Amino acid sequence: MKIVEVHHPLVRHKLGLLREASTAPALFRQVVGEIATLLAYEATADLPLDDTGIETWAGPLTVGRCDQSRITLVPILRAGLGFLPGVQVLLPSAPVSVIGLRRDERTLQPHAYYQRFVEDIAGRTALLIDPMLATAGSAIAAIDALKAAGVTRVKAIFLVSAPEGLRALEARHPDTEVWTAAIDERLNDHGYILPGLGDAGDRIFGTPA
Ligand SMILES: O=P(O)(O)OC[C@H]1O[C@H](OP(=O)(O)OP(=O)(O)O)[C@H](O)[C@@H]1O
Ligand SMILES: O=c1cc[nH]c(=O)[nH]1
Ligand SMILES: [Mg+2]
Repeated sequence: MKIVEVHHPLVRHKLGLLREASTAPALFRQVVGEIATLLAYEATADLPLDDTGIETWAGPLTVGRCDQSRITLVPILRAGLGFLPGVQVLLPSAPVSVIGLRRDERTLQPHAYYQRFVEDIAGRTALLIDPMLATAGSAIAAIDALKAAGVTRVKAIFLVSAPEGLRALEARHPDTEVWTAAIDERLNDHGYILPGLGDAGDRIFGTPA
């Protein structure tokens, strides 16, 4: 499985701000969005371009155009919504498909509660976005659903990933390509990433754990 840990100094600086427990939801959301843009920039480096003829002030010219209608952005609710605007900065025309998954904090199994994919999703490249990859149960369930709907390529962007989750994702969907700002140390006994960020959804939405 392709795994890229993005070491850009701005990503590392901003991730450090998120790691501070005192960072309040407003700043947390802003910085999550900024990192999402930087990770999306890396993850889209190999998107194909179509040669398109245009008229410039100095005459005709062939330029490269990225056809965003061949992509779909897929935030995993809820925390993935915090990532979405930062990715849309770069891909404003890509249609959005949504999947709602909530991890049962006792069993750590994901429970699906909502799914609405763009109708012609088959054959698209999906950009899966979620701040946290812990056990990978949620990401695997999302990719299962995307492939069942005909998606042919999945690029996934996670703010923080656990080694355990990356191994589990590779075992189930080795063709996934992953970009992450950090591969952290491990999961704790409750399935939380150490050092991680705590509960990303709660920190984005200002809800109690
Ligand atoms: O890799 P996993 O072990 O499945 O854990 C990661 C998932 O947990 C969090 O969501 P959560 O279930 O807390 O829902 P929320 O986004 O609504 O807070 C996170 O945003 C991921 O979706
Ligand atoms: O560390 C973790 C694990 C799952 N979900 C989170 O929000 N944080
Ligand atoms: Mg979730």
